[in-house]
Amino acid sequence: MYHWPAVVVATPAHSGVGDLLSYRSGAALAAGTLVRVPLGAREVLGIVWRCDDAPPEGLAPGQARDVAQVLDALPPLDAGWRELVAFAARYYQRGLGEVALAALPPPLRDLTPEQLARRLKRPAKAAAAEIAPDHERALSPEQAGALAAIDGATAPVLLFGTTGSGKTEVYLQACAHALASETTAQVLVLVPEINLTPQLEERFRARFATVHGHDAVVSLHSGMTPPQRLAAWIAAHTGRARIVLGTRLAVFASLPGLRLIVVDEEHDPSYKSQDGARYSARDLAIYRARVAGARVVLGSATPSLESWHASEQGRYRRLDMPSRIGGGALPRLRLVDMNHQPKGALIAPPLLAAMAERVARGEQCLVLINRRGYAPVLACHACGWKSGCPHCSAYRVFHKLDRTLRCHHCGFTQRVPRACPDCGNLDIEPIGRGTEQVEEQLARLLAEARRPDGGPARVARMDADTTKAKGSLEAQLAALHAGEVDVLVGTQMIAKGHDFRRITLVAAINADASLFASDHRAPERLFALLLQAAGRAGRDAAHSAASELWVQTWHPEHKLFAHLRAHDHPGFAKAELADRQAAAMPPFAHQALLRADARTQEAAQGFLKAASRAAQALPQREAVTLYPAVPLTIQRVANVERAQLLVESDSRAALQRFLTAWQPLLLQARSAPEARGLIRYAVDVDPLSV
Ligand SMILES: Nc1ncnc2c1ncn2[C@@H]1O[C@H](COP(=O)(O)OP(=O)(O)OP(=O)(O)O)[C@@H](O)[C@H]1O
Ligand SMILES: [Zn+2]
Repeated sequence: MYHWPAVVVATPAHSGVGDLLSYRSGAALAAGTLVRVPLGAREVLGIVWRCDDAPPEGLAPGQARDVAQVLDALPPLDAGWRELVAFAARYYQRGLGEVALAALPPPLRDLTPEQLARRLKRPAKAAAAEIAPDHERALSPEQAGALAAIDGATAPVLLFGTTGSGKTEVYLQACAHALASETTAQVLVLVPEINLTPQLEERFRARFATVHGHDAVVSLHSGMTPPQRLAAWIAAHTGRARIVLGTRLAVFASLPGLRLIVVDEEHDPSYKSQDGARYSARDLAIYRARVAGARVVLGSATPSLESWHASEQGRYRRLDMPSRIGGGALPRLRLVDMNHQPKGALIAPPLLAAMAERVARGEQCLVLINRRGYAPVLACHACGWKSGCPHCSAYRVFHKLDRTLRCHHCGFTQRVPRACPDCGNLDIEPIGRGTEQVEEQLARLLAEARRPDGGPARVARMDADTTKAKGSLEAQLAALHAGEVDVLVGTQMIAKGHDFRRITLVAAINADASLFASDHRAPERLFALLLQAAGRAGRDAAHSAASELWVQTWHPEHKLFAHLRAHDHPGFAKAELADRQAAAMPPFAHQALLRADARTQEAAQGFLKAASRAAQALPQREAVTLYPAVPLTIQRVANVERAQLLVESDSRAALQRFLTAWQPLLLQARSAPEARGLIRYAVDVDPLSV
């Protein structure tokens, strides 16, 4: 007698092929079993979703194809995992096969059962180096209160702990409790960008790998090699790994013993995927914890407005840790009104003096600027030429160190021209500032400053350009921790999560652009960035009294600064949520974007218009607002024209029903005459920027 497993395979999105394909098998296969099945002329990896006793209706005898191989060396993927990927596919409007197979480590796709069995037998690699064990610390009263509340929580927890309040120690001890609850218990710890916090990974290893075995803590992120990812995934799937520490993709790790999920820096935008299934790992973590009956803790000093709102409504349980470990003060805000500074000053004189003072005391400064490169544009004042990218509607950035013009959108790079390409004028000049220029100028402006040992101030830079090489970021962070740098200039990566001990001054030198951006999330982002950046200063209580956050602005009266001065995230959140409510913006409304990429802007918008027209006939149309198609702010990237259409509803469920009903019509709109030239389209549910 035959069995008829329905198997999920990776079919391309919108291919029209169903998600579940029926095969024939001599043996009954448990749901979640990994198999290799024929698909067209190929043989592909699939996941058994269910197994029927009778062939599917309408299948002619002789049409059935057999399951080629069963990867039975691996236990099946459990029901919780399957429910998670099914939900993610549904909610983010993607194919089940696409989401489910993308959630598995890539090398699994090509392994035969024999290769896999061998892989599983291979003993885990011995630990590279002996790690000194890290012992639990005696908790502060606030930490102890938070930990007890987490242990007893039935709802998701929002751990609202100021910068330097010791959230990490709470996570560590909550993990220890979860692991102690059952011998098979597992914990998932999500972090925004694993490379940015090598310290955190070390702490988890030192605390747990020294107790539970060196493969009890594994990482999972996109920077790992495929074999490393496979090994970590298998360790998690088979229960050998007790703690998985990873970036957003790790939310899909197979964790049969999952008891606790921690989402550190939950406000970070990198939890939202920007391609494929555009999922939010933070939101999926909440869903996953519910399905698994696990606890979930979202932690941040600057919670997202979504999470804050949920905690106000009582859907999340908020725990406050307002004090810094050691009782240190938070940095004092110093606003520099640029209207009263010398014209063209990059760094206002009082700020410069304050920095020189820190250098003289052997303290460190961080200088934050949101652009890398030397200058965002190179221009000719004679004819008006600007360093536009021929392939994008954006300027190429001037990088002085290697004398290039580089497009940060498509990567197109050329040598800097000697003269204006249009008029031959030799006098072409940079406009605006980037990290390279700030580093160069600060070195010059601080030339007179002396360290306590009499040496000159050491200025360094940290951004995507200086941290490209493997290990360079770790090396630069180590140099800063070791006190080999006095002033560090960098992009927002220097503001994230680091536990620096000797920083007493943080400066944001051109934050204004975000004050008046059209994106409704811009103020939230800026406020979080500035508070997080400030949080890098004064972490050592001994130096905290003199720690300062300097912000150069042309708009010192802006209301955001009043909340910043008071380190008042609750006040800021309250005001911002009131604005959002008045404007019917998320989290008071729910949004999705239909995005289109095409050879021409007409085609991109043509597709969106056809899709919009088709939607009018849907009964679910009533509950949503469809906005007109518009080009993206950066309309063309790498010669692809981009446009989008916003869909909004005050009910999440109604928006979901509409999107599901709309999907098949999108497939048809593709072939509308005005969509000729369309390259691809995608739905982005809960987009981060519109
Ligand atoms: N109970 C404790 N006793 C002594 N030191 C502690 C304790 N808890 C935490 N610390 C130390 O306090 C410092 C700040 O803690 P941590 O880095 O966890 O802060 P955080 O809340 O994560 O801040 P941020 O949001 O800025 O990342 C660290 O150096 C940590 O080792
Ligand atoms: Zn370009």
